[in-house]
Amino acid sequence: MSGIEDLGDLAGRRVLVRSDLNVPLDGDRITDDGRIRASVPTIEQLAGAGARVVVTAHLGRPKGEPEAKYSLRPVATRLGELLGTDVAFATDTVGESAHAVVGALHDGQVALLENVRFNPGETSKDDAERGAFADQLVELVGPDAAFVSDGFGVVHRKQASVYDVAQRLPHAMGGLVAREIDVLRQLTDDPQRPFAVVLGGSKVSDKLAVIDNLLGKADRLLVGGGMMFTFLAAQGHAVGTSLLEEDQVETCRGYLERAAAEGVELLLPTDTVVAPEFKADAPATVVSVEAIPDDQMGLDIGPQTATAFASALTGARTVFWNGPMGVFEFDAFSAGTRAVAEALTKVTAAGGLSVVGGGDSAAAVRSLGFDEAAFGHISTGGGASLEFLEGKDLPGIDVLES
Ligand SMILES: Nc1ncnc2c1ncn2[C@@H]1O[C@H](COP(=O)(O)OP(=O)(O)OP(=O)(O)O)[C@@H](O)[C@H]1O
Ligand SMILES: O=C(O)[C@H](O)COP(=O)(O)O
Repeated sequence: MSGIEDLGDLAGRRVLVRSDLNVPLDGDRITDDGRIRASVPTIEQLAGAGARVVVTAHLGRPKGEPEAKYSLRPVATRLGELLGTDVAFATDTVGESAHAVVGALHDGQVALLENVRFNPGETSKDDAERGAFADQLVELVGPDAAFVSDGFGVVHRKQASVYDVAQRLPHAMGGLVAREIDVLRQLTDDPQRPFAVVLGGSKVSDKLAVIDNLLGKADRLLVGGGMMFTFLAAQGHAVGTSLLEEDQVETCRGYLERAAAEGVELLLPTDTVVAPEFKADAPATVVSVEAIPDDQMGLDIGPQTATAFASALTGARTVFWNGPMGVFEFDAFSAGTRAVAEALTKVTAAGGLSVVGGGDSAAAVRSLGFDEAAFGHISTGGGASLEFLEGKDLPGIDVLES
């Protein structure tokens, strides 16, 4: 697969780069800039080669139209600080502002386009609609431009700026994607066993589906975070007002049966920290999963579960973790995530391989004060690294091969 060096002389040429700049925000304050920092080397490499660099990225999940809270403007400012140069920000993606900003770029300069998901064509399931939007992106940079795919966190998405543009422009894989794949291959090519996977987070419906494949690969599967409640419901527990995917309860019941039949240990929480509302200062109470009050929601795994998860991980030689165990952004609900992070550092210290994947998971280990070096690898991709682990074809990678 070709890398940036295979694109030839880039001086004076426009290069469209798809990065994953989907960072956590508190208002317009970036609470963890890990994904921006991870994207800098490729952008610097291109600018250093004299390219006119046009970065495109998404933030959150807007519904195909502009929404102020999902603007990439704060990201443009931070990117400029990290690059040590001004980053021109276009207030739209393929409109007047984008054309003006891109048209004014000089060699070695960098621009960031507004959230690509403000355009319905980006995420459309309809090939023609997505293709039409990709055509607009190509028109923006011109037919002589090149495309560099460097957003590892989105390579599992068949979206216009990830997939369709690569079909329309000479393309290359960025260094971030190449490095991620190199490291994650250690998990798929004969991992040392026991191999444990820890899942949590809030993208429940996305990530429940990966369990089907992971049951055939991991020796131990630990489930916490928002997705635990659909499993608890499958075990017959009431889950109060916790995150619940009602239409997935049967599927989870099937996973529980399959795990038992195939000898895969599927560990679920036995206690949880509940609160009456989703707030930092909501009163937190530890309850057994058999006694979740109807009017309360589970926002973390409980202390008994944290201890059980930590000891299940201690003996593992390979661990992959995606998705916080609770709402780690609020102190009262961060203990479960801290316990799992701590357990991964012990796996590393004992010579095993520990990998943390996902925007918020990576942000969690940093904000809880862990040293990044205590983990084998911190991946920028959550859903993407999980799908890679499953052995699934990733559209954003496959398209670069064709
Ligand atoms: N019990 C819970 N209820 C509600 N939200 C939860 C719960 N547990 C964890 N979360 C939230 O999950 C969010 C992260 O989930 P997510 O699935 O997006 O993980 P991620 O590491 O960012 O992966 P990806 O990169 O795929 O998005 C955090 O903001 C956290 O507060
Ligand atoms: O946070 C992520 O995992 C990536 O930025 C992809 O975001 P998405 O799940 O909204 O496609």
